[in-house]
Amino acid sequence: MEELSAAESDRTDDTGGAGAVPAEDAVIATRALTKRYRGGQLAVDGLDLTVPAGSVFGFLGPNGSGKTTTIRMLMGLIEPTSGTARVLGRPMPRATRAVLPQVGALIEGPALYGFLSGRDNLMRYDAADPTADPRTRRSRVADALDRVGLTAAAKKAKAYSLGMKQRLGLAAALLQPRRLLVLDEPTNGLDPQGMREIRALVRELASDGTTVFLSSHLLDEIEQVCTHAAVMAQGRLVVQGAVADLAAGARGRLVVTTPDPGDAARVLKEQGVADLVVTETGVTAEPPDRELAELNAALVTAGVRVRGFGVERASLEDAFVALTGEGFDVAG
Ligand SMILES: Nc1ncnc2c1ncn2[C@@H]1O[C@H](COP(=O)(O)OP(=O)(O)OP(=O)(O)O)[C@@H](O)[C@H]1O
Repeated sequence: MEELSAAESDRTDDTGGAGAVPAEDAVIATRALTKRYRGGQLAVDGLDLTVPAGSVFGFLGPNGSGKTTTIRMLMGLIEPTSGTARVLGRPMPRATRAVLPQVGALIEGPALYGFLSGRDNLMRYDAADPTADPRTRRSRVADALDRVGLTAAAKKAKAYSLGMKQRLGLAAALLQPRRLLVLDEPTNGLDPQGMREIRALVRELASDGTTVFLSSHLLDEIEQVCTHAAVMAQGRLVVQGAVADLAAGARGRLVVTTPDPGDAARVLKEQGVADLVVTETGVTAEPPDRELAELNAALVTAGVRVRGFGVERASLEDAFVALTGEGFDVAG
């Protein structure tokens, strides 16, 4: 059958640098995965992705960078042009029927019957799943609705907002215990409160041991909820690894808060500090390699009123800029 061969199970990820995990511990592992659409568009180009078990893995990239195409290949919905994809240790799309019952997926918005209520949509969805126990259906549906906070479950689905549809889709993914959840832009269409709720839910699911793979074009969302991340640009992998390691690879910024930003910038320049940016509230700069207390003293001695002084931790965005030399442009 499609079990890992000895050669394959020995293989380790050597592409990710930080956070590399052996292939046998990976819930998702792709090698040189490539998709060229019929029109000639190279949507995914030689992707080596390794998603460790138990991680909340953020799949990040601007619109059009190939995230949805990758997810569709992982779920066996489309065939790769070349390369391989393994999900829960099994090759896709060959093992789709064995793998999918263990995976909860929310991809491109759920397909809904508009004339049915949210609850009845879930009842029907569950009834179409041959592995679902009909005796527990009603209570599992109620639990799933409760978990995603969908209070208007009796309303017809055609009256749902996009955010409510997203929640219903998530509830469908949660009808059964899953080893892996694959969520394509799960906070799409949600207001800030809804986004917070989904993030809390993702954390809760992860703490139960479920691996969560979620795509997003929002850097700060990934930073807030994910343990690991991969960054895509134009169909290619830019970097992957533990979020803490990715951000640590980039240097933070020296931030001086002061009502005298012009004077502060002048003094910092005299002190040899580089990459000065004057803002409304002060000055930011590349953190110098020397003692920070000396720098602070130089500012104070020069009469600059220092209200705040310190180095801010690098964000994932800083790491992305450092890696690609460009800003993270959502419009792609
Ligand atoms: N069915 C298709 N036929 C031809 N080209 C496609 C098809 N689907 C996607 N593409 C193209 O492949 C590239 C990657 O698209 P994809 O949807 O995978 O990116 P994405 O990162 O998921 O972006 P988005 O967040 O906008 O969905 C894009 O240039 C897109 O236009």
